[in-house]
Amino acid sequence: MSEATSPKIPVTVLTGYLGAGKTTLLNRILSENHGKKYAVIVNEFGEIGIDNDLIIGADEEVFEMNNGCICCTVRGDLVRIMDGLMKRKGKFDAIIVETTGLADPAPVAQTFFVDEDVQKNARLDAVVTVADAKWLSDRLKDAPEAKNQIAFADVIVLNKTDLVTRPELAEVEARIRCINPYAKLHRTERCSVALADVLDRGAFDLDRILDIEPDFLEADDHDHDHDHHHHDGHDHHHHHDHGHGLKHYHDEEMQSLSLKTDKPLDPNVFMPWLQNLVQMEGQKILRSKGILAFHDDDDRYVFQGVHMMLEGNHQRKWKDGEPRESRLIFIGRELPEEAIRKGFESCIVS
Ligand SMILES: Nc1nc2c(ncn2[C@@H]2O[C@H](COP(=O)(O)OP(=O)(O)OP(=O)(O)O)[C@@H](O)[C@H]2O)c(=O)[nH]1
Repeated sequence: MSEATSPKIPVTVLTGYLGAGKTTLLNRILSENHGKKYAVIVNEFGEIGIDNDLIIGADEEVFEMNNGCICCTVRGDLVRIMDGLMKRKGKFDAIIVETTGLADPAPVAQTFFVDEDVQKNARLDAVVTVADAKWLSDRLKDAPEAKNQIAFADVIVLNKTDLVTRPELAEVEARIRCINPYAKLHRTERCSVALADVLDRGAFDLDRILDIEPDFLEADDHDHDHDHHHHDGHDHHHHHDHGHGLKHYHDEEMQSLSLKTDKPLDPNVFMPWLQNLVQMEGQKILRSKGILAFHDDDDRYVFQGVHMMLEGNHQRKWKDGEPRESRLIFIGRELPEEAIRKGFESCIVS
């Protein structure tokens, strides 16, 4: 068969709920001395691409898709990017697709089976799901995407073990096992897994997926538990910005709020404001992150928040010619948008 002469490129789909550690895992993979060349496709919820900037690794080519959720409207984009990559076959050893925390992995995985061109050249190697040991149990109650990400996983990276007690960890693991007894599971801190445990697994099991979603191989993406009839490509920006219109497994109430300024921020005002904001609203703000330009500071500052927990550090110097702008995103339900906007503005040095 021709496959022997021209092997299909393995594709790893990296999924997991908001803030679970997908980018952490991706960076770990990319910065390891693997001698391979990966193409990375990232998809974010929110109109400002931030993840793209947080991925380290000099050699990788990163393709961004910020126009919506990968599992819905952006699937066309995924097919297009894949087609482009296939034309340059031989330049990549593997492809990694990082989905948004709000993506249902089923339609993403499906792309590799129902799109003819993609299918000819690429094979889905495994769905790797990063699970947040601290928050997953809560999300399994209120976020159907989180459950589906676990159900579809071939490999589960049960991350943030440092934030829970042993009994809590056993409990969340038991919950995962109720949903998916098959996946290989690794308990990790900071997604510390061996590369071989997540890449080139040959683990995707179509039969198992057909048990979960019998319509998985139906080419028409308006079936298989989807409910896409309210939005087409032309108006999804609107839906997307306000978190509406993402159907089926999507959380209709999930919103994203993006803020941007090219004026410097005062760190002495910004930091206490942000800390206070996530402290007060951390139940609603599931995820926050940003790249910041502080007044009188030659380094970019990056912060990451998951609920009320915040981390931040100076990442690197601003490059010559790089616009010194601050970009932030908040993702959550019932976001106090006006208060956040006003608070943010008060941090700007005028
Ligand atoms: N305490 C702790 N924090 C972690 C661990 N792994 C990742 N984090 C932190 O969790 C935050 C989110 O990690 P990311 O890797 O950005 O998560 P993500 O899944 O890519 O997030 P989204 O793309 O926004 O959905 C960051 O602040 C990480 O530093 C861990 O094992 N323990």
